Amino acid sequence: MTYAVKEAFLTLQGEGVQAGSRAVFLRFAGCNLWSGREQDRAMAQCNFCDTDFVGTDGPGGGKFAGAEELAAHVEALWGEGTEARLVVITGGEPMLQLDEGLVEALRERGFRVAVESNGTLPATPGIDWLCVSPKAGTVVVQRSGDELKLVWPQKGIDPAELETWEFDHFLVQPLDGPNLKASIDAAIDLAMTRPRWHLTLQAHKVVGLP
Ligand SMILES: C[S@@+](CC[C@H](N)C(=O)[O-])C[C@H]1O[C@@H](n2cnc3c(N)ncnc32)[C@H](O)[C@@H]1O
Ligand SMILES: Nc1nc2[nH]cc(C(=O)O)c2c(=O)[nH]1
Ligand code: SF4
Ligand SMILES: [Mg+2]
Repeated sequence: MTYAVKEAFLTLQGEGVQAGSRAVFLRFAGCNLWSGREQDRAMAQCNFCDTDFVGTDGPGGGKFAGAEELAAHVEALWGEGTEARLVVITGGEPMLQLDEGLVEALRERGFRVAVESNGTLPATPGIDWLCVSPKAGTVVVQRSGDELKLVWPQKGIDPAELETWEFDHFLVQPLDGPNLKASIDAAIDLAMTRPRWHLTLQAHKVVGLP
């Protein structure tokens, strides 16, 4: 298995229940809901993406020949110390590339493996922390996990229906873009109206971390 990695870097997790945690981010190239090209955005199944996941040219990116090579790269980015090792695997859509061999290679190096997925592909076994973020108009097959992170507002998604899915945490994250202020108000309104939903903000953007 070779892996196409857009970028990999050490930062703090900015989103969700684990926000504030030191983590190596491993961003896989490619997504099944958008090509990543601006000219395709309006027609894409997911059209609000805030991320460049095209190619392998980012910091810490590249093509990796196997799970051991990539896990060693993640370990080097973590640096000294074996305590509280955390890797967040994202993208793009990580389930296009993440296999059990890579999950195991990271766990053998002492990492807790967290994953951010759009839920349209089944989750790879062995993940320690699964975040699913549903996109309107797509079929979400992965309806269980640790946190469900709803980017809001999204026409065509009913939070009450999502509440029937099997997640430990229900999070609402304001849709970033030209109407961020209105998104924040809508997210606050959801959390105030339906108390199972907790507001999460993209803290890395506030403090200027990648
Ligand atoms: C770039 S995605 C990559 C992982 C996966 N493809 C997914 O969509 O969950 C990482 C996280 O950012 C969220 N996200 C993407 N664009 C966003 C935006 N404009 N505002 C708020 N969150 C956004 C996604 O919903 C997801 O939770
Ligand atoms: N700091 C930081 N936290 C994040 N949490 C989820 C992210 C993502 O792009 O998947 C992300 C990201 O890009 N940066
Ligand atoms: S599914 Fe995730 S990576 Fe793909 S376009 Fe949407 S937010 Fe971006
Ligand atoms: Mg991001």
